[in-house]
Amino acid sequence: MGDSLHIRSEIGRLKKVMLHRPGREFLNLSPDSMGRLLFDDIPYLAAAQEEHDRFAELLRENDVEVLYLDQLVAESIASNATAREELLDGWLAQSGVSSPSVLEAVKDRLERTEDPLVLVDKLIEGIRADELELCASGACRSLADVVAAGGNERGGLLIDPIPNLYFTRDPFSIIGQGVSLNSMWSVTRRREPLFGQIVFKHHPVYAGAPVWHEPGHEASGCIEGGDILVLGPSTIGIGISERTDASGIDALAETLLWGSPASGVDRVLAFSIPRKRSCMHLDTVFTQLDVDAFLVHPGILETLKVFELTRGVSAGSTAIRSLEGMPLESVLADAIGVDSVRIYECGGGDPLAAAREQWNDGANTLAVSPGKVIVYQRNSVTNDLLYKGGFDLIEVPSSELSRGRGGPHCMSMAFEREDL
Ligand SMILES: NC(=O)NCCC[C@H](N)C(=O)O
Repeated sequence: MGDSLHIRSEIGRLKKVMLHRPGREFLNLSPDSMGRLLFDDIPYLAAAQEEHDRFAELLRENDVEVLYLDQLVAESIASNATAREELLDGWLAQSGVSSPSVLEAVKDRLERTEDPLVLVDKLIEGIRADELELCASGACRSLADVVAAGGNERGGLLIDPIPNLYFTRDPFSIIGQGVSLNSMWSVTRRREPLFGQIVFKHHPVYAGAPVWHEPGHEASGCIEGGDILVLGPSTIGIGISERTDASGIDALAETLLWGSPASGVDRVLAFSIPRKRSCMHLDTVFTQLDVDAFLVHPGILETLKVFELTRGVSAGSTAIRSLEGMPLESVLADAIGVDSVRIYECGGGDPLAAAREQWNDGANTLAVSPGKVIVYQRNSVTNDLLYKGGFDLIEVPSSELSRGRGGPHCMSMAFEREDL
């Protein structure tokens, strides 16, 4: 237990990855709810599943073992009543329903679902107001109960779905042999780390890994996994972004630099990127392709600022140095210990293509080994540039998956990579 995680780079041969196949949660998206659920459109479920299955198949064809989040959670609660109770209570506490009698009635219904996988998928799917007929069964004792049970305030939903869970990169991050259970920026995504908490606390194989960060500290800062890049065994990069703030980075850096057991991390590089939806996370604008090559959205370069965090002189303190004025190439070459790096720009120098393709995650690639990367098929300008650069590309169809605003890197949580 606890020795099954191993991530010391972004590009070492990928051995094991965790995904979530989009499910019925997409059917609970509507024009009324999609804004608060961080979608710009409603994907067509059958096509999204087909594309996602192709993504998983391509990973397997490249000798990557594919795990599914709902199955890991189901395995964690299957023979563990405490884990099942923790999952249900945690989910209900963040359900957005304030009426205790409605919550009690929902819990009662869910407790009757015996099959662990069916239960987990139901929690992800959300609950429509017309599904349970709570008032007819006597659960409504006040006007507040009637309104809550009717879903009037949520466009017909009693409890929101969790449609962003297919972006497994964000709610938890494997760094070294441990995991950061992240403090999410948005109300809707704050429900996701719970699934990781259950797995890393109770799963027969994955419980017991060191935990670098626990959720629930949003008051002292947010941190999302899309902002975390493992640049090397002792260096990680974290975006200061729309989703991750400086306090969140301070909190994680303190444990990584000073915590016990040791994480192996000596240096955290914080990259300040524009705080807007199109840029969202560091991995939306910046991913590693090879030992000495990165793909970057040119829209971040003008305002990019980099800070270096290392151990300070006194125990528990952090030394902070601004790397302002140092070219990005030099920052990265130094971070990964090579003489120089190649930087490829999303959109291949065409500003319109860069904006369009970055919006559809053209810069969000997933390396299965150095120089061999999974990309969205639709970003042809960027992909052509990478082909010309000699990279081996694995193209995933992406008409529907891209509507959630995340690409191959966002849709995968690497559990195990070979060291370089
Ligand atoms: N790492 C990533 O960039 N993940 C994509 C997250 C997309 C999701 N709709 C969100 O807004 O959080």
